[in-house]
Amino acid sequence: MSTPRPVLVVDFGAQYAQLIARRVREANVYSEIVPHSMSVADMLAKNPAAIILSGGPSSVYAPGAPQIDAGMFDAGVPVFGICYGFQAMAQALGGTVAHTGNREYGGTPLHARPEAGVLLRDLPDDLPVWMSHGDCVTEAPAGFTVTAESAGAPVAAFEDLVGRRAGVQFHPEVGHTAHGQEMLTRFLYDIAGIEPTWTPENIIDEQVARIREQVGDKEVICGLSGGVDSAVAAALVHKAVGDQLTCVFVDHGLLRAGEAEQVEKDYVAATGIKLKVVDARERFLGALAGVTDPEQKRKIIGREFIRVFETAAREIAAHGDVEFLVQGTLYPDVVESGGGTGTANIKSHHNVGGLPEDLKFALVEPLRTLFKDEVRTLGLQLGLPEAMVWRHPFPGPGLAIRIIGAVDEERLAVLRKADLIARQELTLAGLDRGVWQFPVVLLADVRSVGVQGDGRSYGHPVVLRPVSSEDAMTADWSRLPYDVVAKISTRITNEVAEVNRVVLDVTSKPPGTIEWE
Ligand SMILES: Nc1ncnc2c1ncn2[C@@H]1O[C@H](COP(=O)(O)OP(=O)(O)OP(=O)(O)O)[C@@H](O)[C@H]1O
Ligand SMILES: O=c1[nH]c(=O)c2[nH+]cn([C@@H]3O[C@H](COP(=O)(O)O)[C@@H](O)[C@H]3O)c2[nH]1
Ligand SMILES: NC(=O)CC[C@H](N)C(=O)O
Ligand SMILES: [Mg+2]
Repeated sequence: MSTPRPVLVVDFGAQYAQLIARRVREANVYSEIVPHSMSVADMLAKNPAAIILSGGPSSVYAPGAPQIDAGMFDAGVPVFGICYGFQAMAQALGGTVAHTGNREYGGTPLHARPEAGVLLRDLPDDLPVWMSHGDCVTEAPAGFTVTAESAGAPVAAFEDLVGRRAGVQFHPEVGHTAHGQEMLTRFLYDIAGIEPTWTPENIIDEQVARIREQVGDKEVICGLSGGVDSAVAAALVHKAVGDQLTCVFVDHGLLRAGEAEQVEKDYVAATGIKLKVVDARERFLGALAGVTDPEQKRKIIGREFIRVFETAAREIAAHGDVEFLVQGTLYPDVVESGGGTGTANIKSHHNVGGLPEDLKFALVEPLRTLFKDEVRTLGLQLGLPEAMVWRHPFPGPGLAIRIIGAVDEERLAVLRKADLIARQELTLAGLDRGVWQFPVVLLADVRSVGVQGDGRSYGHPVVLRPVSSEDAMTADWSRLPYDVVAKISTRITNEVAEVNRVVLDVTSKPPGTIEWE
């Protein structure tokens, strides 16, 4: 079968470019991401069925901001602009974009004119959509109908059905936008006239073949954390190259209560994969001593992980060197580390942006373009136990990025106790699946006055950060029942002597991230 005509997603440095491509795939339409630096002639040479312009961190009116060559609109290819792409499209076609000072981040009510146009037809006229912008289109270009507005965006959506062009200020690609997938689908089917004929190849077979080709008959190690991503990555590699794989679990001293034991016991029992456990607690805590800057912590942790893997590889290798390191890297790790084209660095994930420059391993990362929920589906298909597949994500740098301030044994012990209580109460309330992730954060350099047992206390606050999400790209704070919050708060302040205050984080992502560092 010949390659189908692609829908090109032009990446302007978006946090969400892969998410757009994924949504297009979900609509059974073939999609490819291209950088905004690609010339329009090269894009058109790919014979695209449509072009989607992504969001991005720049302001279109700023000097040097990426622009759209107006030639894109002369070729008769349907175009859909999202956020920055919407603004750049408006500007290229003669509309106006301004910094109005009305910033909107997270859930925002959209006032649609559902009678106008195609994208919003018959949808509720008051839709909750996800926004992330500081600039907005103040005047649509000639020939476009404005189909929605929000408090901060007088032009929040527009369409020119004759020219087969449309755009939106909000993000239809994120799970938190109501009817977002429907809007994208309407662009693809109803405005661009694309037939939904593409079906995704079987990702498992494709990845297994690719891993075999990359690794050949060489030995491989895999960083295994007990989390779902590395479990799925290891299962894929095991399927591809069997006993050439040895997994390495690093106990870096930044784990939660009970975690090391669980990995040793459950993972091997479930999969039969060879596992080496390394106690690297002293090494990590020594390297982190006195460090408070989040990026510095992440870089140190990324480096130490690799040094530990190198030592482990030398001990494991039966013949020569181990060249390959498998990691359960997902797309959010890559994009947040600034790994897209012109993408802002939000935080350096230890397994991507935190890797040392002198890395000698070749990386095997079969999940690098996927999102957590897609990986969970793969895990179930590969036969991994439900408890492993549905486990809450836990970041590789562990509790180090949940202690705001320097990391040491005492602080880790305090946070471990508080975290265990929060997890126990969530499970007791039957909310493990209702909450996507539940970081507990220790504000180690902050103290507040309390009164406990008629005496004065001067302790540390702990932050509860339960969130709902689908893929970690966007999140909302979980509306936990107040009695569950109360129970956690009472237990933490009663049982953890160093903590005298518990606060609840009620910030969505954006503008907050899930972790505090
Ligand atoms: N303690 C650890 N020992 C060995 N490798 C680790 C450890 N922690 C993280 N890694 C490696 O870093 C990768 C990224 O970590 P991350 O936490 O994102 O994924 P995960 O732990 O596999 O899944 P989850 O997101 O569900 O926790 C892991 O897939 C794994 O390869
Ligand atoms: O393995 C990891 N290494 C890291 O350095 C890292 N930083 C954040 N996370 C996890 O990624 C998801 C998104 O996190 P944020 O909203 O905090 O950016 C959330 O699920 C975070 O827990 C990490 N995972
Ligand atoms: N998410 C985006 O694409 C943001 C676009 C632009 N930087 C703004 O703030 O409006
Ligand atoms: Mg993890």
